[in-house]
Amino acid sequence: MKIAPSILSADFANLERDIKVVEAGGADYIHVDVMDGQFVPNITIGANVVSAIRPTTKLPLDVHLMITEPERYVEDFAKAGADFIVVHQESTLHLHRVLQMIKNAGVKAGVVINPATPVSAIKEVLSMVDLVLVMTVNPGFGGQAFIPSCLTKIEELAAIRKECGYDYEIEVDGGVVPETAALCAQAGADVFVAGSYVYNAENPAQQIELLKAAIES
Ligand SMILES: O=C(CO)[C@@H](O)[C@H](O)COP(=O)(O)O
Ligand SMILES: [Co+2]
Repeated sequence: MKIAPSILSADFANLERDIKVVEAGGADYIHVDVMDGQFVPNITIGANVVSAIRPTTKLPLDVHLMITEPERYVEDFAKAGADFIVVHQESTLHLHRVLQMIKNAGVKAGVVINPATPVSAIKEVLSMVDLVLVMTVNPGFGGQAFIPSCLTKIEELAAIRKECGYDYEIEVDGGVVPETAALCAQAGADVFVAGSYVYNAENPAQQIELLKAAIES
């Protein structure tokens, strides 16, 4: 089980401090939410910021691209030091090509589906990805409520992985708190993104501990 704090809820004026705090607190990945104001109704950060935070941590950077036609920026994020580049099925007409571009750049490739997108929409690429991200809220903002109907998609992905011998990680993102993390773990999730639960608290390290305890239980 891995915890990936989302720096979307960190203090953007103190990103280095907020990354180091979760690294010391037992985080496994740093989740970076990239939004373009087109694919989602919010704008966050670009490859320059990924480049700037790269030297601040040894943890893998899990870069979640919420941008239209991500193929235009794969190279930039790879050069910036992303360890995972995760693209939305809904954001491109050429999903297979984008995933291939990510792999050719030497970066782990992930695919993500929105709450309204079924697992069948990514069936053809499951054999080539290192990570599948199941959005458990609609993308665009932190602090939204978990959508329980997404749980069956986690179960489905875990069953396909077992049946076909694939080795992707199953990640969940949105509304992750101890109660919902436990449900996702039960369904078969391996990586838990948490933004507001970790950062909108006095002690982010303690929040990570609480999430881990809930998942293990
Ligand atoms: O990708 C996204 C939002 O689109 C996320 O990674 C959020 O940052 C999760 O925030 P919380 O729901 O955990 O507050
Ligand atoms: Co995200």
